[in-house]
Amino acid sequence: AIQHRLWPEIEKTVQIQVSMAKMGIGECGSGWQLFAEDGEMKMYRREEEVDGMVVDPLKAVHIVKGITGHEVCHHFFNPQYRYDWETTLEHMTVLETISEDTLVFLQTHKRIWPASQRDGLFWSHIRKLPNEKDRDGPDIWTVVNNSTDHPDYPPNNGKCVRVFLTVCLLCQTTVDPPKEGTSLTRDNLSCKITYCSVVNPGGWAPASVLRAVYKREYPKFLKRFTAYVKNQTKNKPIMF
Ligand SMILES: O=S(=O)(CCO)c1ccc(-c2ccc(C3CCCC3)c([C@H]3C[C@H]3c3ccccn3)c2)cc1
Repeated sequence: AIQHRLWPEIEKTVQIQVSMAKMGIGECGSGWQLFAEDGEMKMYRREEEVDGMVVDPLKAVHIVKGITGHEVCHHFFNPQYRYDWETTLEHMTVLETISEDTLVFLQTHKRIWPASQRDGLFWSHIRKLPNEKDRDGPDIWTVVNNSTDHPDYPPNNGKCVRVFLTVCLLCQTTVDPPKEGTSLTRDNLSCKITYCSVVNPGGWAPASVLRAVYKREYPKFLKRFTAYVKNQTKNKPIMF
C-alpha cells in the first residue's frame, strides 16, 4: 500500500508513547505526584511549564472490570461515540480518513473562563499490539492522539487558540478463567487502562486556572468514559 505522509511520524510516536505508558510511575522519572484517587483509579501529574505556560504531563492508571482493551479503545477512537462521553467538547469533525485505523480530527472545546476558547487538530491511530508477557493472553490495544497541521485549518486564525497535545490510551485485558465447564462471562474480565496526556494550552492561561481545570476535568473524564464503555458493552458479546 502507498505510504501516507504521516506514516513515519505515527509509527515513531506510537512506539515512544506505548513504551512510556508501559513504564511504571517509579521508572517514569521522578516528580510524579498523585493528585487524584478514586477506587482503582490513580491520577499522577508532573508540574511542568513551557514559556511560562502550564503543560503538566498527566498519567492515570485505572482497572475496570467487565470490559476488554479492544472495547475501551474502540469507544475512544471512533468519532460516533465521542459526544456521548467527552463533556468538554463543543464541536468535532473528522478532517481526513487516512485509513480505517487512522483519522485526523478537528475539535473545539467549551470555553473555560477566563481562558479563551481552545481547539485541537490531531491525528488519531488505533492499534493492536502483541502481548509480550503472555503470548496466549489477550492482545494489548492502544489509541495515540497527536497534534498535527492541516492546510485548511492553520492555528489561531479564528476565535480559538490551538492546543498542542499528545495522548496515549494503553489497555491490557486480563481474563480470569471461569470454573471448569462454565462459559466465559464479563465477570471474568478486567482491563488495566493507562492514560497519558500532555496538553500545551497553546496560548497563555493563568497557571492556577489551568491546574484547577485539569484537577477537575481529568478524573471526571476518565470515570465518565470508562462508565460509558461498561454501559455500552454490558449486554453485548465480548470484543477481544
Ligand atoms: O484524550 S483526548 O484526545 C480525547 C478526545 O477529545 C483529549 C483530552 C483532553 C483535551 C483537552 C483540550 C483542551 C484542554 C484545555 C486547555 C486549556 C483550556 C482547555 C483540556 C483541559 C481542560 C482539560 C480536560 C481534561 C480532560 C478532558 C477534557 N478537558 C483538555 C483534548 C483531547
